[in-house]
Amino acid sequence: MIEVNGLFKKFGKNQVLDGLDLVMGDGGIIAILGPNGSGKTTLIKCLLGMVIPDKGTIKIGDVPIRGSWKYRSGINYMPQIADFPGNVKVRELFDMIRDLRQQPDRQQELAELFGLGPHLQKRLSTLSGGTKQKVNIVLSFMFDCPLLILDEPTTGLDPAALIRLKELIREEKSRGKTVLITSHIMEFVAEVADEVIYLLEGRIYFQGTVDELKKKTRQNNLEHAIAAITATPENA
Ligand SMILES: Nc1ncnc2c1ncn2[C@@H]1O[C@H](COP(=O)(O)OP(=O)(O)OP(=O)(O)O)[C@@H](O)[C@H]1O
Repeated sequence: MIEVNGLFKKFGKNQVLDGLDLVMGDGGIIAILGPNGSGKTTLIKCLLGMVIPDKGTIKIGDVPIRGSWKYRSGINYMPQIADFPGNVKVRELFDMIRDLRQQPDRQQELAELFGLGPHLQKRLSTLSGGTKQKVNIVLSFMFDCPLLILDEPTTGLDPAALIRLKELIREEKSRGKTVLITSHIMEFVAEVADEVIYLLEGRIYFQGTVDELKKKTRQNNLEHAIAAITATPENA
């Protein structure tokens, strides 16, 4: 379980998280949604200990994360923009990460699944955006972890890769994992998410299933439901 209580984070005068409270149960696919700049990545980085909140507490699996780092070995994280060292080859990057983690991995199987074979000897700076994203996916799914955090995982993917990504996410769910995803692609969210969390003005504006959100906003489609939730605050 992830428990966030009274989380505040300000960058300069910009109050990004404003007393955010949130509880997420174990298992299933949870989509964290919200407009650009609403604080989704900031919240994720707080969970990972990469951003230190000004105030508030976070517990993952009943353990407060402040001052702790061990819990991070139980999280696979896929950043929104993977800042790979350009002169390193794909194969070298996979080997480096494997050496660091010292855990059994699915790198070979996943690299094959995403057709990365012909790219393994290429330097990362020479890859297309979509191919870089496939490398990012392999790195995020290659180790067995109870919690996966995927920040905009669909960026740049072709339809075949997108189908494989959705299958991988569902597979992780079927193994009892918790998968947190941010995305602006509502079709993707509607297809995979069990639960939706909508962030607005530094707090949780809505938390529930896609169907609950549609019902509440009297919309048949998630994109319209999201548009309606911000237009009519009484829906919150
Ligand atoms: N390190 C930082 N220094 C200053 N401002 C920051 C920093 N990180 C984030 N911000 C600001 O915090 C706000 C929230 O950013 P964040 O990346 O969390 O939003 P987001 O909801 O993930 O947005 P998007 O949908 O565009 O990815 C933005 O106004 C952003 O400019």
